[in-house]
Amino acid sequence: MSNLAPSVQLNNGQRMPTVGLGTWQALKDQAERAVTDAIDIGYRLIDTAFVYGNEREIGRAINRKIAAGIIKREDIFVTTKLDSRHHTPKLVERACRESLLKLSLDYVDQYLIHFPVGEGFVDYLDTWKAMEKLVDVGLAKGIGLSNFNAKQIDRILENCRIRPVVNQVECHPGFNQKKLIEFCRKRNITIVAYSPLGRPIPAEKWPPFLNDKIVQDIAKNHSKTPVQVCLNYLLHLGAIVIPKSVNRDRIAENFRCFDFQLNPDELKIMDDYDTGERLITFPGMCNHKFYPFNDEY
Ligand SMILES: NC(=O)C1=CN([C@@H]2O[C@H](COP(=O)(O)OP(=O)(O)OC[C@H]3O[C@@H](n4cnc5c(N)ncnc54)[C@H](OP(=O)(O)O)[C@@H]3O)[C@@H](O)[C@H]2O)C=CC1
Ligand SMILES: O=C1CO[C@H](CO)[C@@H](O)[C@@H]1O
Repeated sequence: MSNLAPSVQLNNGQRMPTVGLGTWQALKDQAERAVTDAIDIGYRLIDTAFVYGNEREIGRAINRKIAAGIIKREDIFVTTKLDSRHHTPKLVERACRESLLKLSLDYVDQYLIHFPVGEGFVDYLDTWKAMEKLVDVGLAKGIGLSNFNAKQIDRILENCRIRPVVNQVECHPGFNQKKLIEFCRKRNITIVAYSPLGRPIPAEKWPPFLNDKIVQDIAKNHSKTPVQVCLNYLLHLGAIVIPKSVNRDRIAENFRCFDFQLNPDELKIMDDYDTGERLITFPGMCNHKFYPFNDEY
């Protein structure tokens, strides 16, 4: 069996691994170690963002692996994101170049608008037009969205020259996003599931879909762990998963989530954990006209 996770084809022809490493709150030295470990374990997708403050260390880890001949640049898929302070069209390329400089990369595989709300009431359609130019000049292989709702996605699609490849959103068994996944599937946009473990912080306060005996039993049936069951469920829904960890054992555990299949009864049990309630609401943005989370999806 290959040591790598399966990949999916995006609407621009790029292939994107279905399991990646999240890095929010991975502190600088932790992030470098975690990315190094992750590449050794078989991860070929790394998710970061301008605002995570760890692009430099992540770039260092990736470039060391390239220099050592362990991977080639084209073997690894790097996503980073435009932060809300840089939505003004003339700032978009500058922000992307700054991320690339920190990452020490010539291009990113995917550049996302992190959140539809930008400082200064910029319309995300104008931001999108500047994002398209990044593809034209080769700074990003693909461009996409994060935290956009269905209406906002359609508004982009009705006005774009280059289609978004993904929408990266909160997605875990407690908030499974089935409606948004289906909406995006019909438009050939892939969902990337962030906080796929429901952010089990602190570890003793695990959500029921990781903690309940019934999930532990499902895990035992497959000689897997509840975390692997949770991630496998999201893969089954058609999402790409980007669990974050800075612990080598957990990084390895999270990766081995793709090599088994839940049966229909087990899938039904996981479906029933959906509460329809978000964990992550970006409350500071909620009065803005482009705030995405007033709609159901
Ligand atoms: N686009 C956006 O707006 C957002 C994007 N993201 C992206 O998605 C990624 C993942 O989401 P995130 O919010 O970090 O939440 P996750 O659901 O990935 O949970 C991360 C937490 O779970 C712990 N953890 C990881 N693996 C295990 C395991 N096997 N067993 C027990 N605990 C575990 C981690 O601790 P430890 O490190 O100690 O293992 C960390 O505290 C982010 O890191 C970021 O890259 C996240 C939120 C918003
Ligand atoms: O991507 C991110 C991780 O989640 C945070 C919210 O809890 C966001 O602020 C940040 O943009």
